[in-house]
Order: sequence, then structure tokens, then C-alpha cells
Amino acid sequence: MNPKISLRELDATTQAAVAKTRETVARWHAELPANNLVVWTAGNVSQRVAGTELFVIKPSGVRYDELAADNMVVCDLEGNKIADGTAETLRPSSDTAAHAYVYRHLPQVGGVVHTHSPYATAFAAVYQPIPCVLTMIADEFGGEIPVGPFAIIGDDSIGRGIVETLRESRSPAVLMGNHGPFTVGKDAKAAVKAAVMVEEIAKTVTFAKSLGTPRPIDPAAVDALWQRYQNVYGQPENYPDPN
Ligand SMILES: O=C(CO)[C@@H](O)[C@H](O)COP(=O)(O)O
Repeated sequence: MNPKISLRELDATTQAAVAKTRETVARWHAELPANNLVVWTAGNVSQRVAGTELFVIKPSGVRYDELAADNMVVCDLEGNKIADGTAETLRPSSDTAAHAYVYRHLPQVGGVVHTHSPYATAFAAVYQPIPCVLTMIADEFGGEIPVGPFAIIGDDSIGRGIVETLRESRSPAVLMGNHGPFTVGKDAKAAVKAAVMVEEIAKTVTFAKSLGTPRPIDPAAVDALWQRYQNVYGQPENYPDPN
């Protein structure tokens, strides 16, 4: 707990930004069960509060149908809950330290997601990177999806493993060994999309392996696919985003 920071004593602009981020993070948690990425409470989403040293994350162990903006927990970038208006006893996600480490060390990251989605987690269990054998992998991940080191929850070791692995890759997803996928993005929506996509392609590659040997895409083609998808696909930046 960081009692030194009290939400109601922050300026009105920051309070408004926190309120908007709480709504956003609550909304994107609903996509985890909706996309079959979690069972029970086994996954979490966070988003940096733009322009501040704060981020918002779900409360630990709370069912997705009980999550709402007003029970989203506000933390400083060390992962300490601030006096955010929720009950003092309401604890942030057990992965808060990992999310906080990512925000401290990857300033371009605005959203983090962790799940135990079955197909991606199976690759984490056998320490197998997901090879770049599909155009959708090249589009979204820019190459193979890497495996990160095993680390026990409770300190900065998971976060350090995520950051050190992602720094060596274009991928917004890392399969933490013996644990499961963590994904990052410019915001919670982008990180949730990466979590949905990594599970989908892990499933397809698993099926492909049962049919034969998946064939990696030529690296030059991967680069071309990734550049197009990142810079041309979809609508221009100013397209009105309802979320
Ligand atoms: O991997 C773990 C626990 O080992 C966590 O990811 C939980 O599965 C989700 O925890 P909360 O966000 O509900 O604390």
C-alpha cells in the first residue's frame, strides 16, 4: 500500500484519467472469458494511466462477472496500491509486480495481459516457441513467439523475464516457462488482442503439428507481412474507436 498517494487529493485531470482507465480495464477483462482465455479468475488485465506514474489492474481472485470500474485497483509503478477509494483490504492481482515491472522498463507499453489459455500455455509447459509458420503470426507477432524463463510469482522475477525476452523480439507475447502467456500493447485493448491471437495461433499450430511438419515462412516475407499489418491494415489512426 502506498498511503502517500490518495486519489482524491490528485488533480481533477488525473482523477478523470484514472476513472476512464478503470472503466477501460473493467471492460477488457470481460473479453478474457468471452474468448475462452481463462477459467475461474485465472487471468488479468492492466492499463497505464496515461501521463501519470499509475496503472490500473483487477483485484485478485475476483470473478469476472463481479468486476466493475469501481473495484479496479490503482497502483503506483512499484506495484503498490494507492488510496484509491476501494476498501483497504481489497488486494490487487497477484501478478501486479510483473505488470509494474513491465511498465517501469518498457515505457512504450500501455497495457499488459496475463492468461493461462490452454494452447499457448501448453507451449510454455514444454518450453517450445511458437514458430512463424502462418501469415497471421507474421502479421501480429513479427516472427516466432518466444519462451521466457521460469520464475516464481512474488517478486520482480516474472517481470524481469518478460522484459528481457520481449526486448529480443518484435512479439507482443511471451510464453513464460511452466506458467503461461503474458502479452503487451499500447493499451489494454491491444494487449487483450495479442492474448486472443496467441491462443488462436497456438491452437492452429498444434493442429498443424498433428498433420505434419509446419513450414516456417521466409524471414523476408515475415518482415513484409509484419510491416504491412502494423502500418497498413485496418483503419487510419483517426478512425473513431468506440472502445
Ligand atoms: O498465475 C497466477 C497464480 O499463480 C495468476 O495469474 C492467477 O491465476 C490470477 O491471479 P489474480 O489476477 O486473480 O490475482
